[in-house]
Amino acid sequence: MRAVVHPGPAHGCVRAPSSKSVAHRALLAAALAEGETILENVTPSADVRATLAAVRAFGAVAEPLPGEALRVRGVPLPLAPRDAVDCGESGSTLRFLVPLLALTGAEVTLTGRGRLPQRPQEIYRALFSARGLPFETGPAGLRFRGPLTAGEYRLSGAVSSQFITGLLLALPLLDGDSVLRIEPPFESRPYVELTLDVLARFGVAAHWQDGLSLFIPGGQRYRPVPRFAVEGDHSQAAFFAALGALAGEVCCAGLRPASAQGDRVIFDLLARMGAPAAGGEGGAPLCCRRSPLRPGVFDLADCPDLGPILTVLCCFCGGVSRIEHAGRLRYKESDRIAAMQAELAKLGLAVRCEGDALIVPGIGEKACRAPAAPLCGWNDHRVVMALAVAAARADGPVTIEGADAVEKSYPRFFEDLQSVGVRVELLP
Ligand SMILES: O=C(O)C1=C[C@@H](OP(=O)(O)O)[C@@H](O)[C@H](O)C1
Ligand SMILES: C=C(OP(=O)(O)O)C(=O)O
Repeated sequence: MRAVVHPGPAHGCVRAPSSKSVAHRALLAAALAEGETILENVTPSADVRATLAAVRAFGAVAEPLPGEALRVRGVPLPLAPRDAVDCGESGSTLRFLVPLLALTGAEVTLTGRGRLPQRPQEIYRALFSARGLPFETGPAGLRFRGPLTAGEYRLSGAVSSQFITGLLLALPLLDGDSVLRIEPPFESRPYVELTLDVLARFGVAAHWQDGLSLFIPGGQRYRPVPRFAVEGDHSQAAFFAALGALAGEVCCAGLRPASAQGDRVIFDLLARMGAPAAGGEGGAPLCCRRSPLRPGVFDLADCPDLGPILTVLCCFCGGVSRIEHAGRLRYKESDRIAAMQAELAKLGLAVRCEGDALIVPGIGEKACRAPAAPLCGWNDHRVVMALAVAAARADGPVTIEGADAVEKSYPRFFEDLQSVGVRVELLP
C-alpha cells in the first residue's frame, strides 16, 4: 500500500492505541497465571497478535471479547509447543519467549520474517552455550533447548533490554533464586522497569540490588488479575504530539500520567524544543501546538523508539541538533539511521552521522521539499509514521511506499492522521 500525504494543518484529538510493550508483557503474564484474567484495551497490532498466537501455542486459552478485550486462562508453566512458533516481525515476542519456552526442556523452534532473523540474538546464544545448551540460528529459524537453571546470569546492557525482560519473565518460575548482572552501558532501562511494573501487578517480585543487579526469588507463580486495562502507548502518541508541534494543534488522549513507559519523555523533549504540552491533569489529553522549535542535544539511550520522530522534529528546529546514543537504531525493523538519512534526504533534509550520534541541521519554519518520486517506508512502521508527520510540513503531496508497515504496531495510524485533518490517500 502507498500513502499520499498532503501537507496542511492538523487539528484534533487522537486516542493513543494501547501500549504494545505493556500488552506483550501482560499477555505473557496472564498466560502464565492459573485462573482468569480479563485484558482490556488490547490493540490488535501484528506484533501483539504474534504474542497472542504464541501464548496459545504454549497452552494458555485466550478468547476475544467485544471491545478489544481478551479473556485469558493461563497455565502455571509453559507447555512445549507442538510446532514452530511464528514471531512475525516482533523482536519483543521472540526475545520474551526464548527463556520462557526454554523452561519446557523441549526443543523449540521460533520463526520470523522481515528483518527479525537478522536482529541480534548473541546474548542468548552466549548464555545457552555457557550452560551447554543448544542454540542455533539458521534458515529454518531459531532452535534451542533448555532447561535454563536458576543462578547468576551476566549479560551486556548495551544490545537490547529485551534479553533482560525475557529472563525476568521466566526465572521467577524456577525453584532457586537468580541474579541478573547487567554489564554497562545499560540502555533502554525504562523497558526493564516496565517489566518489573507488570510482573508486580501479576504478583511476581524481583528487585534491584544495585543499579545493575536484579535479584529474582525463585519458586514464584503468576497470579491472575481480574481486570487489567492496557494503558495508552506513549511511543505512538509521540507521532501525534510531534504533528501538533509541527503543523497545528493535536491532543493525545488515553495516556496514563504515572506510566512507567520511557517514551513519555517525548513531552519533556518537546518542552525543551519550545513546544510544551498543555493539559494532562489527571489523565486529561495532552495538547501540543505549532511553535518555532529550538535545537538541542538529545539522548536516545533510554528511548530508542523515539529515534525516527525525534529526527523529524530536529529537521524543523531553527539550528543544528545532536541526537546521541542512536547506534542501536541500526538493529530494529530496519537500519533506522540509514532509512531516515535516505528518506529525509529526498525531502531536502540532511542528516549526518558521527559515530553513534546524528547531527541534524534544521530548516526552521520553512517547508521541506516534496519529491516527485515516492519515499520508501523500509518495511518499518516507525519510519513510515515519522515520514508521514514530516510530510505534513512539505511544499506538496508526499507519497510513501510500504505504508502498510504500520500494521506492526498501529493499524489505525492513517485513519487517526485523517481524523486530525491531514488529507491522506491510501492506494493499493
Ligand atoms: O521491551 C520492549 O517492549 C521494547 C524494548 C526496546 O527494545 P531495546 O531494548 O532493544 O531497545 C524497544 O525498542 C522495543 O520497541 C520494545
Ligand atoms: C523495535 C520495535 O519492536 P520489536 O523490537 O519488538 O520488534 C519497535 O516497535 O520499534
